[in-house]
Amino acid sequence: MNITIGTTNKAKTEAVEVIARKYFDNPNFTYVKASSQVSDQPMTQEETRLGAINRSKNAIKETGAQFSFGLEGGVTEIDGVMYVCNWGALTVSDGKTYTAAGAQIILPEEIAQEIRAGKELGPVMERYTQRRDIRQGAGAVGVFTQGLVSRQMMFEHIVSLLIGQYLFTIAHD
Ligand SMILES: O=P(O)(O)OP(=O)(O)OP(=O)(O)OC[C@H]1O[C@@H](n2cnc3c(O)ncnc32)[C@H](O)[C@@H]1O
Ligand SMILES: [Mg+2]
Repeated sequence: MNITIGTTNKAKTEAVEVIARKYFDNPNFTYVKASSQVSDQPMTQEETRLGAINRSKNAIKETGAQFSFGLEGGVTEIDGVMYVCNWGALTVSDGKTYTAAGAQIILPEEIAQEIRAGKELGPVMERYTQRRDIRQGAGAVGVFTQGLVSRQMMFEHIVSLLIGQYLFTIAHD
């Protein structure tokens, strides 16, 4: 079973591996830095979702795997409050693409202001926490939930939603 993941970010690759191992026999994982074809800092749900879809489609084109996962993070605003938002896509070699979204939490206003000014959350988080590579580990979600929910855990939930929808479809075909 060949499974490709459209990134090398650890929080995402570990999430796919942990969940896919539960439901697929002998999975063999490959990673490609697939293009999301959206901005580095997606600013809406629509853009973030599209980034996930593009990553999974571009990665499957490159590798010819049976299953391809694209995971994308972004931000969204509701009533002037900025939330991190996360989307995932699973493209299957038959051409079907499944999508699902994950948890959303509020970003502190001082961080939201920097994002609105055009900065990317990754470097902003590194400055805020004085730690490097947060995005591959706890992520903003881990930092602002006091470690209760890591970025990997959040992506694991999305991957479960994607694989679950695929399993539902093949069970009812
Ligand atoms: O290598 P890739 O796969 O691109 O991994 P990435 O960490 O850059 O991740 P994304 O491009 O998917 O998304 C960046 C977005 O992820 C969200 N995010 C959440 N926690 C983050 C963190 O600690 N650092 C950076 N981005 C984070 C945030 O909404 C950013 O806009
Ligand atoms: Mg990125």
